Amino acid sequence: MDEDQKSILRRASSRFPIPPGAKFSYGTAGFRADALVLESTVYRAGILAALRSLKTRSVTGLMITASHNKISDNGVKIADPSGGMLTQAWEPFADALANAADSDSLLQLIIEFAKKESIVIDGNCRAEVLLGRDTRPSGESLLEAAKQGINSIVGSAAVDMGILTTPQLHWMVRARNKGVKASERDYFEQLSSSFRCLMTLVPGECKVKGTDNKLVVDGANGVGGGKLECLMNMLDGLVIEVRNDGKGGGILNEGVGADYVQKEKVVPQEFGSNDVGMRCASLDGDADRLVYFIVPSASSDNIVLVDGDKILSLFALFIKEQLGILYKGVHENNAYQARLGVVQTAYANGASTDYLKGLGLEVVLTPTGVKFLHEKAAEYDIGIYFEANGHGTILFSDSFLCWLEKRHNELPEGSEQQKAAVRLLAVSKLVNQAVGDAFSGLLLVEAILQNLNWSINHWSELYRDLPSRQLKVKVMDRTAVVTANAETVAVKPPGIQEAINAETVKYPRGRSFIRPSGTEDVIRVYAEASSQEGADTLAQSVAKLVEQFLG
Ligand SMILES: CC(=O)N[C@H]1[C@@H](OP(=O)(O)O)O[C@H](CO)[C@@H](O)[C@@H]1O
Ligand SMILES: [Mg+2]
Repeated sequence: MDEDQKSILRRASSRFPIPPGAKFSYGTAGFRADALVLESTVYRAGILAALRSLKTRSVTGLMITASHNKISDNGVKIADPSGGMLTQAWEPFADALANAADSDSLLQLIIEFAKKESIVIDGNCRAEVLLGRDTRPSGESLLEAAKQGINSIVGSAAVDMGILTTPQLHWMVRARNKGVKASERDYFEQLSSSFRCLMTLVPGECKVKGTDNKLVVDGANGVGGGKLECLMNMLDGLVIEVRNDGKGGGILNEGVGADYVQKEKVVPQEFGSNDVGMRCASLDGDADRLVYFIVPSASSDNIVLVDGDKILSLFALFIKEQLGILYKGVHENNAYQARLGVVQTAYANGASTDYLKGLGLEVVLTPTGVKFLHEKAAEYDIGIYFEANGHGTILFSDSFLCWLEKRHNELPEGSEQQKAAVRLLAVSKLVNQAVGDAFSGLLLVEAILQNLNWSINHWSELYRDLPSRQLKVKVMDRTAVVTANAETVAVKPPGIQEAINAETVKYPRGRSFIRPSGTEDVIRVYAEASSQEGADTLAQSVAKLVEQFLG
């Protein structure tokens, strides 16, 4: 690194001092904190994104958002060249950068890391970082800090893509590196045209009448609502009414949004008795999560939740059915044996796992956090992953898609088999291959319901959720809990798992586990049982055990 570069870094970084006493960690979903303390972190994340771009000789991304967290918070995460999350191998460096005490130690860290990773910072090799932010008021100044971080690495270009959903930014990074068109318009085009393709294949007897094609969407007063309004103008066969689009004075994520709806299981603001029986959906603050719900009666605030597990089940069922049609009559030796896999976490409702296994599907669990689910799903030809909270997607392997294209061209025009191939190809284009995307998920749900001629009630009754309860326990040191087997077993502190087991066996269909949160300073407790009362008491008993063991 030459002296000019060093002095640029020293000068720029001294304008973004780290707040006294602050400690940042690149957690389950990047850095998150009160927006007021984040400038130095975002500046440094800009440096990180530029270095990652130099290292990979590809475009990377930087997104400023705190998703479902409150409006005064913000956050920053890096998109790798694949469009996925930053490689886990760089997370320790991200932590070290964010916590470097001053300009000199920051510079030292960068020099050492660049040496270790053989990154040449000489201005000859160009880095490019796409920037996006959600609608939070703090986003504008934080974006400026990110730009300065990127510009502190000589030869780097920061490209401001404007206000975006998180999945849009990830999609753009992936598209840029694949050398295909990558604007917001291209994103909307790809989603709407693949949706249209799926809708043209809806069997004649399933074509919807009247208002059955209407969906009401809660936009969480975030970026998703307005973007969905742009997208819906490009769709046929589906009428979307967006509420909580952020233009009506409501506050981001307050009493609205996918996280609120999934955790509290009550109607979001602006929804009520007029919506009884309607198909409703909620996005989260940056539109990478999606849940559906029904308002069952005018007299209560309760909802029937159709969560990420049910979205996953609908997708798995549809894809399995299409594969069945595609392979009909084909001798096993002549067909590409597509490996279909389903990935969940321990938070998946036990009834969903039973249902999926009952369909004959391979189901695996990973630890919480989409980076783990995504990685596992990528091992399959078709890997479907979802967290119960509504974040997930479907990944297709290149080799399977290549075979599918070829097979599609060989099949008789207009045959059922060819239609199945067209549907699967359309799904692979509709569904965001970079990260979970509420818009992809929503359009795929809608297309599948219409293809199967199912109401939301029918879908919701695929299986009955086991009653469950989640609690949070504040402890002195949450790192004292260490888990194994995809977080289903606590191996530390010693004896706690045996005590949890002794409680759990008291309840029919009882299941419970604990884990330290990766985004909050708490231990999370999950319990399910055959009755709500059972799930509640089990969760409370386990929470007490956590207090006893960890105080
Ligand atoms: C139980 C739960 O919903 N956990 C969430 C939450 O992680 P925690 O590590 O549990 O705080 O935030 C993550 C990031 O959004 C999300 O991936 C995850 O599913
Ligand atoms: Mg989100």
